[in-house]
Amino acid sequence: MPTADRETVTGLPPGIAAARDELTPMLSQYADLCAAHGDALVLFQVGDFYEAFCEAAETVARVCEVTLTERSDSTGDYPMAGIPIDNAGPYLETLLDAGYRVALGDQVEDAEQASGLVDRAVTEVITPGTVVEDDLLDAGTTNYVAAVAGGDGRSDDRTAEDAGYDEWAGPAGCDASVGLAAVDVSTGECLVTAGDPETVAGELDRIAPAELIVGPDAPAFDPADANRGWTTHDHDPGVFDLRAATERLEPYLPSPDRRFDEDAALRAAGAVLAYAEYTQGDDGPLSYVTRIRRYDPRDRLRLDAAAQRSLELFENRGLGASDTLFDVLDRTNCALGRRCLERWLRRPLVDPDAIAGRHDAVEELVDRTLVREAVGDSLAAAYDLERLVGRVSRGRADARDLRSLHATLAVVPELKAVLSGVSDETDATTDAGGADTEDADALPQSDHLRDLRGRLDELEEIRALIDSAIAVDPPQEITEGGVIREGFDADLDDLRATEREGREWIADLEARERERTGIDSLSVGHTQVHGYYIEVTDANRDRVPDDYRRRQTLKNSERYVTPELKEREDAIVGATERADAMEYDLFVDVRERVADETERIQALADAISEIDALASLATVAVESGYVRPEIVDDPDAGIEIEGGRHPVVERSEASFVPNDATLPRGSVTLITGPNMSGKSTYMRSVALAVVLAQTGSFVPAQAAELPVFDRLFTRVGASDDIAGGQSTFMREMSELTEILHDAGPDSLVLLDEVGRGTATTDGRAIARAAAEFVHDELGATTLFATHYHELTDLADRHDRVRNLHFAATRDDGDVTFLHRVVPGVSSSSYGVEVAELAGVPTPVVERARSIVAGEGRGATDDSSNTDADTPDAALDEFIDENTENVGTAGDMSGESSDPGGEDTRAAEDPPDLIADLRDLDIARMTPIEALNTLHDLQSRADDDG
Ligand SMILES: Nc1ncnc2c1ncn2[C@@H]1O[C@H](COP(=O)(O)OP(=O)(O)OP(=O)(O)O)[C@@H](O)[C@H]1O
Repeated sequence: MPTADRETVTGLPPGIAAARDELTPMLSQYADLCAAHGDALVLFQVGDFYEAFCEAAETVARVCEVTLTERSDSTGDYPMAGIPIDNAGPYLETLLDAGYRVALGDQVEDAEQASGLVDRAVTEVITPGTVVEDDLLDAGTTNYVAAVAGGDGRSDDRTAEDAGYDEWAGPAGCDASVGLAAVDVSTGECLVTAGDPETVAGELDRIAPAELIVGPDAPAFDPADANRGWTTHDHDPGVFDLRAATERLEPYLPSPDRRFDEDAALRAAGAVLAYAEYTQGDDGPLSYVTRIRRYDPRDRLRLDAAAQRSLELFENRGLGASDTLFDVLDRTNCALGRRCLERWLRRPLVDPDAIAGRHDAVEELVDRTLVREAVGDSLAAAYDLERLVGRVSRGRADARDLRSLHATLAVVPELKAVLSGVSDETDATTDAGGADTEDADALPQSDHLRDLRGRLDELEEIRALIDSAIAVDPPQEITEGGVIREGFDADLDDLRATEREGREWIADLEARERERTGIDSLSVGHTQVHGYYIEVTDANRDRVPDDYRRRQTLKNSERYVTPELKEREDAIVGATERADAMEYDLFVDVRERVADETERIQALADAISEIDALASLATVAVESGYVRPEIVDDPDAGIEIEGGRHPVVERSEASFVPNDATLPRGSVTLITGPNMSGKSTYMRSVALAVVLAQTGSFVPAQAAELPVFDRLFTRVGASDDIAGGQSTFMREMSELTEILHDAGPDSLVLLDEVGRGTATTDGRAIARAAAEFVHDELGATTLFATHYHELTDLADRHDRVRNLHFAATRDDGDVTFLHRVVPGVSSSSYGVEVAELAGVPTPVVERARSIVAGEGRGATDDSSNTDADTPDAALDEFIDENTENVGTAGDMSGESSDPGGEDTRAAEDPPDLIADLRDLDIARMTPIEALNTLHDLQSRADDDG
């Protein structure tokens, strides 16, 4: 989403460009770096600051809220703004949040050693999708940059095995035409897939990259959720070229052209890696991107952005409880586990065996309390291995990082022992030793857990190497000594010994010289400029021995050196410098040796992350009373939930009422009931049970039998989706269109108040037609909450349509919601009572009651609805009538299908009333707001009349 403003300040600022021929060498260097990074804001190191000049300075000053100053030199005055390098993090984050890409033009030679202008180069381009700095990234999250490439599908007779696909179902003949690749540069995770534009759009929403690079021939993709949107821009189109992409991929994946069945996927992968390399300073392949995972989106439960959003998986929409499903599930102990759990929840499984594998593992951890708790305790000491190994491979890790890596590796033997049940009281006698002493009975019963335990590579050599090489509590700087442990390198120890002996010799010098000279006030000291000296006061100057050489004269004393002191000093300085340099070399060598094991460390990280995610699911299951769902692998199986609960709402509702759900496969269940009675909560509980079960989690219920769904669609009512900022009727209809096109027998569909965003007659008609279509044509298992009671007669005419409703009781005019679902049709809306509960002024409530009681008698247009005579149906009628009048008079929605209903009264109404009517946005109003507004308008009409 580059803006015009951003375009002018990335690359070469116009003010610098205009003066280019006369710039000083330093600004000329700045201009060169800017020109070479046209898509970034260049921050240029000058001493301890990163500076920007001219228009770029104005931007930095404005965005980062720093002072705009001026640099004056012989060629002119240039606006300048800078941020301190020591504390650059928060400023860089602000620039990234504002959508900028920032190129760091660092001094790449020691300013003191440089003859003339210090050499500078862009060492890193920091972009929203490729940041690697820990302080710019949230812990335990993923941060992707993605690329999309267009292109025709290529089908040939290679098998998936030839192509080396891990998960690809075999694309031969499929209509894939867009390639998508995403990399998390901080961890090295790389995902590649291909599909039709709609599938890729869904995947993009699921991956939610921070940044998207669009190939020259790729369709435009806009994020479905503006809040989680990505920055889109065009990078050098050359990186999408098939040949360039193939060459780029070769270091990562031998013979890439044989590995990708889709050119578009290959081109997207090559492009995204080219971009990632570019942002990391163009130093060649990223050695820690070791596994390029190609996958078929059809191998996961497809959960698009609308579904993720309306089910509040990761984001709370401010409706009711404040947590998300992820918050509820996240009892992980380390960043690795958290990231894994998020990945799982974004892509629930569809393979019943894989689901069962996770359920078995969770069940075992549920049953073995001590093991589960001990796993948690061990993992709490684990650092973010994925990001650590990324830094090690990039050559950015410091000694503290290596120590963190060591501390994490140290967890592994303990974790293995714990998983063998060694810490389990029942198995307390089992030997904690190596594989040969393992008791097979003590190993996890679950295949998945056993496999994960087997993948816990202890990496003993690496652990031993780090432990022997790196100081236990090393400093952050790696160039100033103190990082290598004593005993690791004999030459280094010799140098440090020389240094130490020299210092000891000097420490003893004062006493020795006092004795030799008999001068009690003689002292030995050190200054940065003159080095070591022996100081003698003027009164004792005649007692100074012959070998003292004068070094410095002070007011009342003289400073000397002796040849031996000089020699010792040189030895100390020489040894210190050589030792520091040697330590740096040794450190880099150790870091490279660790980097050589990147793949093994990443594989270990994978295993740890899954164990943590499973343990988290088990902890939640135990603490929140979830049960293992039975997965029924039968295409005709429906949903059977006994005592199901909403995992998030139950946390804030002290007395949550569990409900059953029996939904035969392909059935359409219409749910009616008063406002606030629990319809939406119920529908979401069912969908969340499906999502949880397919993620591998237990579910909040007493018992559950669930089939495996392949897609989940949600369409929630306009007023429920205002937070998304897209609650127009148009959006509602386009989401409905998507469902009606794509849902099938293996889909679960939630429709919440479809049609509410327009005039009642139209809305009701659309809702009815959609329900019929879902039932007759799609065969999708569907839950449909509606206030259109007239729809419930569908059950009389269609086999698989059923009615459920939420009951409420009225006692002395007070309404109590039971939150219990029961078969059949709701007999009342209780709209007036809800209005009263919500604090609508008493006159309005009373007036509404009298209208309901007095005016509403008569049949609705659906004569089958026997509720029509009830007072509540009369209220419905009243609201309907009045809403229709409003809709036709002002035709705000433009959707009215009732031209004949054009109200002549409109012409006679006072003009300000008409204007106010026109301004109403009915699609965004709740019934209560509508009632209030109506009352207001009516009073004004009465007054005017
Ligand atoms: N089973 C339940 N047990 C206890 N409280 C519940 C239950 N279901 C819902 N609630 C409470 O009722 C509130 C309203 O629920 P919900 O939004 O599902 O109602 P609704 O029928 O969909 O309302 P509307 O028709 O106005 O959209 C929830 O925020 C929750 O606090």
